[in-house]
Amino acid sequence: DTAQIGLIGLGTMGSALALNIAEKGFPIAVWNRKTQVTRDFHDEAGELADKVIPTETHEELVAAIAKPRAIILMVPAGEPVDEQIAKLRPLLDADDVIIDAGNANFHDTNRRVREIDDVEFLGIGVSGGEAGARHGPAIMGGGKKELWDRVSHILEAIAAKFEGEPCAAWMGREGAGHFVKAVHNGIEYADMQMIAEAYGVMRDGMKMAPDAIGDTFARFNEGALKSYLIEISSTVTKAADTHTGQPMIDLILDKAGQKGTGRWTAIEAQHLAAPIPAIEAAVVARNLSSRVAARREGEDMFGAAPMEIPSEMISDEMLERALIAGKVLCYAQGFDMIAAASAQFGWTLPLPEIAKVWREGCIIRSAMLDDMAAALAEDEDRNLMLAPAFARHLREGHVALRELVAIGARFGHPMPALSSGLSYFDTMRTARGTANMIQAQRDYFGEHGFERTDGIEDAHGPWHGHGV
Ligand SMILES: O=C(O)[C@H](O)[C@@H](O)[C@H](O)[C@H](O)COP(=O)(O)O
Repeated sequence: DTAQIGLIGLGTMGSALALNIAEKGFPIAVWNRKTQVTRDFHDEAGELADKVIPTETHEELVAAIAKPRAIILMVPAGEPVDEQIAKLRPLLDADDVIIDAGNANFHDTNRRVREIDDVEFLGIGVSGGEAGARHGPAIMGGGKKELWDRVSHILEAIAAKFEGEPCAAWMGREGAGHFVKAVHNGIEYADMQMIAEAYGVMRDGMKMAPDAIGDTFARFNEGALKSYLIEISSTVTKAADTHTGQPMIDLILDKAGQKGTGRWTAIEAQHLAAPIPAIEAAVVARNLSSRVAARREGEDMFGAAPMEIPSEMISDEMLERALIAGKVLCYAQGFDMIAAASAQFGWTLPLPEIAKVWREGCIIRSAMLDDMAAALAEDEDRNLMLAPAFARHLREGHVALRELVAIGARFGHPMPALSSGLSYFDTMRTARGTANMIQAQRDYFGEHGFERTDGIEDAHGPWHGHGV
């Protein structure tokens, strides 16, 4: 059998993706740095083994694939990708395509697309973790459209399906696919952080046991919050540790890891001047969580912050409404950032299509994303929070969010993502804000000038010449 596609990197995601591709009927040639891993992978492929061609050199890999070739890289972002590209380039023809499917920084993908001139290159964002890669991820393509069209029959076949429609689409040129994936992860961070903040209120404020908290998330998963993240939050909260039998969640150190995509999104948002406070707050919360010793010192010094909340002041319903409002606000920020990047990078990022691709397979998949796709299809230039369906969620939920954030402040429950979501909402519904004070201060100490509201052509205040 000649392979229709190749794959390098049989780690968690790579091996799952390769089995998915083989299962969909596409013979695939595979290579891994450690040859034993390739052999074991083939041995363990079971009934799919006849669709898997194990290779032990790059030459063997390339020779096993039908022309024009396509080779997927599923290796850690950064140097390992450049290393594999350098190994493959001398072996490939000009119309062969290398597809980086890892979590690359889109700036690297932009660079690679521009630099690599002797073979073709695509950068695709793949979301859904191991289970998604194995049974149907969401795929966000970036690079030349004609290259995407050449391999889309395979990528659409392996992708998750929403009502039969593949969750795989071309996003735009160059690093557009990896950019959209990074923003997906930024939203994922914020969504997870808001759920963690609600978990904190139930654990420390409402003194609920993990099982009861898990039941509450399970109930939330029957409503507007229905999503993969709420579903797994219920599962992990109810899980018992196999070693001790205790609730697993209570044995996990509260120090969040991160591999970079959230940070990149926060940094890029600043470059784009795109306001994504809930996503940035989620990245900062992970950084803060890693200050384990300092937090313990702070608790010793000041006493533990989170206090019990009088039961009459808080309810599941308030938490649910607040989470719905928070979710709408953090997705509105994410899509607004994508629109800003589309304009500034000269990409035509298809916002409605992006929401559709995120409806299934990816980590942020949820019922609400189908409504978001419809709202963005109606008007993708409008901030999502102004779309009728989401404005309704906000009208119904902003009071609960406000009360929850106020209770959090009063009883010492940190809510960086939910509270910055609330501030974003209040700022975005304030026609006359307070930046005029900033402009006055800047003009006073730096003669930076300002625009007047009355159209008089004088950009400076009466303090001109004052200041420093
Ligand atoms: O969409 C996905 O499938 C996940 O987001 C995936 O890309 C991965 O699990 C990231 O590593 C998570 O990011 P952190 O490791 O930074 O939490």
